[in-house]
Amino acid sequence: MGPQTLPDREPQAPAPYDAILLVSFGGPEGQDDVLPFLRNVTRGRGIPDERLEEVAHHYRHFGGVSPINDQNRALQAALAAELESRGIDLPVLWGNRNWDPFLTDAVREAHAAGHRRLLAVVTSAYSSYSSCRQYREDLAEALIETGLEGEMHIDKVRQYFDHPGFVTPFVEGVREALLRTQEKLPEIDLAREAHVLFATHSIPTTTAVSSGPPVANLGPDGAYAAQHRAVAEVVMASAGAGGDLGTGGSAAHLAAVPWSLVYQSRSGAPSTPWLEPDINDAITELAEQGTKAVVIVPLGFVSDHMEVLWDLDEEAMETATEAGLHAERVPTPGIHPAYVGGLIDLVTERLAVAGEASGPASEVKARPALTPLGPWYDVCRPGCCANPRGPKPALSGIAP
Ligand SMILES: CC1=C(CCC(=O)O)c2cc3nc(cc4[nH]c(cc5[nH]c(cc1n2)c(C)c5CCC(=O)O)c(CCC(=O)O)c4C)C(CCC(=O)O)=C3C
Ligand SMILES: [Fe+2]
Repeated sequence: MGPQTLPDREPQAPAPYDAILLVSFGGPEGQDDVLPFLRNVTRGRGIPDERLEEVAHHYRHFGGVSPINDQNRALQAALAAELESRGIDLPVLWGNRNWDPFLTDAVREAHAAGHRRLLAVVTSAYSSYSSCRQYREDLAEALIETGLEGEMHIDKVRQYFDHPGFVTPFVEGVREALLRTQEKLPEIDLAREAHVLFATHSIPTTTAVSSGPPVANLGPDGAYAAQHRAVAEVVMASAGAGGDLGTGGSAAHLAAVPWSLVYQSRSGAPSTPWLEPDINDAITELAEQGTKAVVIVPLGFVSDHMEVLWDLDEEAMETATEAGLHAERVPTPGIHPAYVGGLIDLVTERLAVAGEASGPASEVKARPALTPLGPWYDVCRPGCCANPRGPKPALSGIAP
């Protein structure tokens, strides 16, 4: 157990890229899109439309529109603005796995515009099949489908769960939510009666075990759970290390608030084990044990998409209210300047800019990481985050 058991992870030497490709999940933009979108998400698994309609009602509730596309448009614009402010002349293109604009179209358009070397930035911070390898497969498939395999090269920035740009918004959010809780409930002792719930997407336990490199040995639920636990520890320690926060006192006591890693948005057959505990069960149990307030941290997500708006803001909030708990939900990174700047730092780690003042093009830049697990691999190790349905071509990794 521990980072010393991870295999070698040499950083990639900086290389020239001619465009950034923002890669995301995609979501429907109207009621008519909802079922076709869900068929794309579940393609190859023969899930009947009646089953899909059950998930569809979350989208239907919001007019059939997922917030994720507007969030990606905002992120695309923010990334472009950040590049421009640093004097880096690179366009930011955008393509999705499951909905328009599709990756295949983005890759075709990039080629038509003369781009040949793309650097992908994925809206997923952790290691698991859905959040890492599946995107690498999507990128490979886009090149195969467009017939551009030999002509276009695509790399991807490393998983950034412990990059300061991703972690900082959560640190601020947890600190503010705990202070707000204390303000609203002055009679409670945060260290005994409050609890921070770090929530992430549940995944099948077999997929969790195979997350990260096969030999990493990071605990029973693989790299996926280990990365979340490591980030949660950093967030709690940093939230309490803020000193004077304009409240007239130190925040050190915040680090003493108990926390747990919990899961949400489970799907699939009930007979297949997925990571637990579910956030709703955890809330009910905490209430029974005398907890008075919870702070819900969407640690697994980069923006306030459907998983956050429905599963946390509707369902988990209702569970908390029914259990008599005060609950605060922390914001996702979204377009927080630290997050946007951090993503561009991840780009410049990999980017050799012609005539750059800071040194030779081959110079490897600082690769910040806040947990002992990182910095994660620029190029995924063989067998990393294996596809549970068997191997497929994937970019940005060492085969298989
Ligand atoms: C780890 C993880 C992330 C976090 C990392 C990341 O952000 O990538 C994530 C994000 C997302 N998941 C999303 C939506 C869905 N995920 C589904 C299904 C699944 N997710 C899984 C895992 C994850 N998912 C898994 C193991 C499944 C079942 C099997 C499968 O299908 O692979 C289904 C199918 C229906 C259902 O089974 O519930 C839907 C509709 C949206 C879009 C939200 C919006 O529209 O705003 C986003 C950002
Ligand atoms: Fe999902």
